[in-house]
Amino acid sequence: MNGHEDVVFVQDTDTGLRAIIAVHDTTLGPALGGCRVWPYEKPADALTDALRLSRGMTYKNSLAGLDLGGGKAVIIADPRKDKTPALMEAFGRHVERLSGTYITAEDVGVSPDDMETVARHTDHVRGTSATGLGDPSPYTALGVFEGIKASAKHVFGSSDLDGKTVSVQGLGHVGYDVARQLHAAGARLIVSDIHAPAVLKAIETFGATAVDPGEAHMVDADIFVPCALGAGLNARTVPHIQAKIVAGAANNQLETPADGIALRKRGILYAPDYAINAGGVISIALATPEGGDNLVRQKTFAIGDTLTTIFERAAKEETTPEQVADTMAEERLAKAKAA
Ligand SMILES: NC(=O)C1=CN([C@@H]2O[C@H](COP(=O)(O)OP(=O)(O)OC[C@H]3O[C@@H](n4cnc5c(N)ncnc54)[C@H](O)[C@@H]3O)[C@@H](O)[C@H]2O)C=CC1
Ligand SMILES: O=C(O)CCC(=O)C(=O)O
Repeated sequence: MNGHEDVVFVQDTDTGLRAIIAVHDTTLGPALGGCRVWPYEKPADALTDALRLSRGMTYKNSLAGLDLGGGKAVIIADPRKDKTPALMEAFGRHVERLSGTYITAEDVGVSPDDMETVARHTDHVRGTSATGLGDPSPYTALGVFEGIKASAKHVFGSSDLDGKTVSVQGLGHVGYDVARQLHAAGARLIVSDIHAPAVLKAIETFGATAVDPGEAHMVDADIFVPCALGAGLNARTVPHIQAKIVAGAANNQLETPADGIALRKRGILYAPDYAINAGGVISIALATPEGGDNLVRQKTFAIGDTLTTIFERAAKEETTPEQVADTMAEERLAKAKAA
């Protein structure tokens, strides 16, 4: 199981809650990672997602220099139909049982209001106004925007996005805010989402062009920004990507390491997902009930510099950016383990 420390299967018959809480590694501190609500077809798909997402959080928190380990929770439910306060309260009770080994927050299908509900039953929750700056998504979006600019500088020689065509896949809490910043910077937007109202809003507000979500990667664009679910970069999609850069918020974008190698072979720069999307967890880790917005913004802006370091090292070592990011994260973990 990729070296996980603990994987808990949760069932609550009163509310119908079925969830998995995966604690990957607590070397650097308690395992922090959001909770995803998604209607997985099979329980095995939920387990795979929980294991991959929690491992990603260990690497994300390590690379971002945070004193936090990696964990993640998934609830098997449709966020638009099945998510009730009772369900989220039951989840909160199960988080509490882990006594702080796992700290939860928002992820796909979960809003700040849901986390307020979870917080009725456990203190091991972040991303609420009582624990800090509230919704982490705007900080994630800020970091992704900085990461896109750093990627553009590396590939095009300038971070100016005016006139660039950008395909944004997924217009949720993070994707919509990234689209807003891209529009403000003068980029031409191509957008897609399985939720039609979000697409209509982006067309009306940003003058965006819409495409089918399954075609977002293959449109004629300079930059592809995946902000939906994971594994979108795979053997079926990579050969069709037109963009020179892939830089987005989605966790676990590469289905397998081979897909990152395929991107490099095609001359496409990939911004490692857990490096570019760390703004949210930075906001969660560094904010206090009194605030901390300035420090969080400063650290989130630094995501651009981290990516530049990663890109330059990858070019020098003739490897992929994600290989460099993994090495950097693992070096810090090894040092902490040895101490
Ligand atoms: N919210 C945060 O602060 C962070 C989010 N992330 C990652 O960023 C991604 C987006 O997260 P959020 O915006 O918070 O989630 P969200 O639930 O607010 O939005 C996800 C959006 O993707 C859409 N979507 C789902 N499947 C799709 C598909 N096949 N094609 C196109 N659109 C699709 C949904 O309809 C929804 O609008 C996720 O992968 C999440 O794990 C990563 C770091 C932090
Ligand atoms: O920013 C968040 O939503 C919490 C951290 C997390 O789960 C993530 O970065 O994927």
